[in-house]
Parts: sequence; C-alpha cells; structure tokens
Amino acid sequence: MALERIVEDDLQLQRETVLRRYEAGAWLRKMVGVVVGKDLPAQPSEDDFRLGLRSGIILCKVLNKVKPQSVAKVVEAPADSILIPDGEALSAYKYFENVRNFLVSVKEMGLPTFETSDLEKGGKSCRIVNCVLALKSYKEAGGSLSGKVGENQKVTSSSKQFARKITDLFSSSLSRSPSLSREMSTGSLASEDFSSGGAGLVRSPSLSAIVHELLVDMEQEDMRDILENSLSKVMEEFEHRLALQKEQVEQEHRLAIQKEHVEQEHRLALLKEQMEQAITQQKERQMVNESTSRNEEATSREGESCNSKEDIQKTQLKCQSVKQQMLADRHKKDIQELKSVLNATKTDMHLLKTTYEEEVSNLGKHLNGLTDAASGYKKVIEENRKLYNLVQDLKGSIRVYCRVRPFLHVDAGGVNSVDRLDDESITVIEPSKNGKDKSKSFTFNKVFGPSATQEEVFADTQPLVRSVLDGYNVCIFAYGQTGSGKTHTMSGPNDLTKETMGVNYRALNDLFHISEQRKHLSAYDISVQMIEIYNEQVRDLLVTDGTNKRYPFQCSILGVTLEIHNNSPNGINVPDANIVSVSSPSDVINLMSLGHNNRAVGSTAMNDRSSRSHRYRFA
Ligand SMILES: Nc1ncnc2c1ncn2[C@@H]1O[C@H](COP(=O)(O)OP(=O)(O)OP(=O)(O)O)[C@@H](O)[C@H]1O
Repeated sequence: MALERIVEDDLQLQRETVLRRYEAGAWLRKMVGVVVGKDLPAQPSEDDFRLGLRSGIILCKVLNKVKPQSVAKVVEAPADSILIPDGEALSAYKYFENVRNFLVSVKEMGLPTFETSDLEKGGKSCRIVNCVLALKSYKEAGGSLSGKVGENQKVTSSSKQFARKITDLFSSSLSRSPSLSREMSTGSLASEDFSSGGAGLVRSPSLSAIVHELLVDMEQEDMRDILENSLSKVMEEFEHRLALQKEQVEQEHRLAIQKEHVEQEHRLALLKEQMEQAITQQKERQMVNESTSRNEEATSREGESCNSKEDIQKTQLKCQSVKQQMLADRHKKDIQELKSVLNATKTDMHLLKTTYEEEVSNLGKHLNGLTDAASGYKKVIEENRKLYNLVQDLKGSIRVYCRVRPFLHVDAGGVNSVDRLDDESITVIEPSKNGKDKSKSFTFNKVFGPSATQEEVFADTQPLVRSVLDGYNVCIFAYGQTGSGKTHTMSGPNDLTKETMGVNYRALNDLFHISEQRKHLSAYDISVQMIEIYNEQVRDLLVTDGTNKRYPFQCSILGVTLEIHNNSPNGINVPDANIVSVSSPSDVINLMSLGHNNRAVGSTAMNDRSSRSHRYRFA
C-alpha cells in the first residue's frame, strides 16, 4: 500500500509539473502573440520549452510587456533560426545577452530566477517554469508581488558577479557540446523533429497550430500571399536541409570506408612485417642449426671423447625448436584476431549503411508528402484566383466612373454646372436662353466629387491590376473634354509626389509588387508599348532616333476602307511600334517620360498645356 501511495504521489507530481509547464507556455504565447511565439508550442515538451525560450527573445518581450523598458534592447532572431533548434554559436552568444538581461531584471524585481544552463539540454526546466509563473503572478497582481514566489532564490548578491557566473556557465555549456554546431549546421535536429511526428512536417502540431492561428486573424487576400510565401519558404528550407543531410551522410559514409581501408592496410603491413621478421629469424636459426649439425658431424668424426658436448647441443636445439613453435602459435593467434576484427568492422559498416539508407528514404517520403500538400495548395490558389476574377466580372466587365474637376482658380467666378452629386449619380444644369434651365441626371458605377483624392480614384481600379496578372485583359482609359483632368487622373500633376501620383504610376507599382510576390509560382514578362492616336493617325511614342513614324488608323485596299481590329492572337494591334521589356516601375517611368516628350502638345482655349492624346499599353 505504501509503495502504491509513493508511486501515486510521484505520478501526481509529474502531472503537476507538466500542467505548470503548459500554463507557463500558454501564458508566454498569449503575451507575445503567435508570430513571435511560433517556436514555443501551446503544450510544449520539456525540450520544446527549453528550445523555444533559449534565444531569450520571448522572455525579454514578455518582461517588457509586464514591466516596460526592463530590457532596453532585445537581440532579434535571424530569419532562418526558426528551423535551427539550438541556433549558431554566434547567435547563441547574442541570445545570451537577452537571457542575461532578462535574469538581471527579474532578479531586480525580486522574482525567482534560474541558471542559463537550465536552458541547455539537461538543465532544470522547472526553475524556468517557476520564474515564468512568478512573472505571470507579478503581472496579475499589478506588479506588486514581494518576490517570495518559487524556490530558486539563492542568487549571488552583486549583479556583476551574477552576470559573470552566468557567462561562465554559458560558455562551459557551449564547450561541453562540441557536436552541437555540427548538428545545427546539418539540420539533423530539425530532421529528428520531423520524423518524431511520424508524418513529416505537414502534420507537425506546432506548425499547424501556427498556421491555424495565422489564418484565423488574416484577411483572405493577405492570408493567401502569406501562405504562398511561407509554404514556398518551408519547401525551400526543407529541400536545402535534405540536400545537406544527404551530402553529410554520403561524406560520412565515404570517410568511414576510407578510414577502414587505411586501418586494414596498416594492419596488413604490420602483419607482413611480423611475418618477414619471423621468416628471417627462422632462416637464421636454420643456418645456426645447419652449422651446428656440420660441426657435430665433424666432432663425431673426431671421436667419442666429445659425448658430453653433444648432449649440451642437443638440449640447446630442443629449446630452440620449442621457442619457434611458440612464436608460430602466437602469429597464428594474431592472424585469427585480425580476421575477427575485420569481420566485426564489416558488420558495423553494413549496419551503418542500412541505417543511413533508411534515414534517406524516410526523408524522401516526407518530401513527397510535402510536395503533395504543396500541389494541393496550388490547386486551392488557382481556385481562389478564378473566384477572385469572377467577383471582378460580377462587379461589371465595363465600369464607368465620373470625376468632377475642382475650379482651378477660386476667384475666377465660374458658374458651377453641377446641381447635385451623390455616390452613383450626378445632376448637371443645362442653361437655356429663355432662362428656364433644365437639369439632367446621369448614373455611373461611381462618382468622384471635386475633393476626391488620387488614392480614392485608384482604389476602385486597383483590383483590376491583379486580374491582369491572372491572365485577363484589362483596359483603363480616361475620356473627356480638354482640360477636364484626364492627364491629372491618369498621370498626376507636374510636381509629382506620393499623394498626387495618378492611376498609371499606382497601377505600375502594384503590377510589379504582385509579380514579385508571385515569383515563386509564376514568371511574368512585362513590356510596354506607347502610342498616340491623334488626327486619325497612330504614332509610336517610344522612338529614340527622332523619326516620326506614323501608322494609318484606317487603311484602304482596292477602294475598301478597313479599320484596324484587335485580330492578333496576342492582342498586339500595332505590331510595328516599339515594345520594350521592363522589370521595374522606374523602367516604365523612364519610358513614359520619353513618350511624353514625343507627344503632340499644344495649347487649347481651355488648357494651355493640352496633351493631344495618349495611350499606354502594358503587355
Ligand atoms: N482633380 C483635380 N484636382 C486639381 N487639379 C486638377 C484636377 N483635375 C485637373 N486638374 C488641373 O486642371 C488642369 C487641366 O487638367 P488636365 O491637363 O489633366 O486635362 P486634360 O483632360 O488632360 O486636358 P487635355 O485633354 O487638353 O490634355 C491641369 O492644370 C490639372 O492639374
């Protein structure tokens, strides 16, 4: 009964420890949000908890929230540290600043602390949990706890000594694990994480939790872009790590074989040397024996007087043959031993090879799973794209907007012909000679009043830019009387600022921005054609040689007048005009200023810098 009670108490204690860790993890994640807390799962294992907090970033950020400015400067993680559990040595050193600053501040607040080594493998994570929960209580109590929470109170009195102590611990913990940097550089830790999940990266609970929480907070459009980027980054990272892993396995395999080969050669050389020595010794003894036997013969011939000498020689010979036998036995035994060592090494090598092959094939399976998930995701993106463009279609494939230009000179005393103006309709007064003015109403998709900004006007056009990159044809043009503000709306005034930029510049920025975002999924070729249609003549505005090429707007063959139609498969209806490839908004802006210089400009009664006509075409 007593034993049962002890076991039960022990289990209860373990359960409590785990629950306290979960509570600490959940609170930290809640305090920093899911993005900063992505490395810390909601229900962390002891290792997850340790690795998630090892950089000190989460700890410092939470501390700054509980007590602002406690850690003046938090050293941030590099972008790729997400998948490197223990970080690089240099990063680890930087992180140490975070952990040290955190511990010093927490100690100053009178809360229980922990040792930096507790964040290393084998450290006491319960002390970190105590510290975090004490910080939590401190916050909940409005920052008034006396510091008697937890058990880890015995920190040295001077904060200098304290910092030095942590430094020593930290550097010793680094030097204790020489294999750490190798694991970090090859990403083998990350691959262990994948395989422990049993189903690869896509089913990792922490990753799916992060993705889920991100999706919940995101707008659909942002969500799509972020998921697109994240998934392609994960794919890239995974492939990179897989390649590294494979390379390392192959290299280790090669090295092991080479080492084994060298050892075998060395053993064989030794064996050969020993054999040669034995043979030389044998020969020497044989020669001695022969000369001895010759002497014996001579001596026997000399007479029987030397009988006692003969006995001594016989004994010597016997001794020598026993020694030779022993030497031969020893060599035999050595050879047997070498053979068994060789066999054991061969078995080890075989085992090693099989293990590596299994690991590589597992990684391959994970990668296949990831590729399947990515292709499924691509389908969803495609579907999303179609739905997006369907919405654009439903909004109307032809949309007409009206913009009312403000009076240019307030003191000009002009008569405002706009009677009434609301979101979708405008009523203008038509003066009549008999003094009975009529009013007429017109309806548009949207009406922009004199105070509408360039940004507001562009906002309705913006979704169409995305449709262009989804493969739809889009045409945006301005139409109206001279001086009514077409150039102003499409390009903007002469003194161009970020606020006064017209539809053209804004659409261009969006075009390149979206194509950059999608560069992992699609490659876009963007080129510009700029022509002027004026006085029924088409003119190429992108000529640089000063020529004034004109193309007829209508052409006559055998007396029949043909209009220019958009009958080309790629939509180019003035194929002879220059088409220039562009890769950035500044390229297009340069081309536009070239086109503007080549444009026909002349003053009209209503506009002293009237552009005679303009049209840009992005293909
Ligand atoms: N919404 C507006 N706010 C302030 N000024 C405007 C606005 N629209 C036009 N203007 C000003 O009115 C003048 C004439 O506009 P703009 O040159 O754009 O007319 P346009 O329709 O292009 O004329 P044209 O057909 O003769 O080239 C310019 O000085 C322009 O800066």
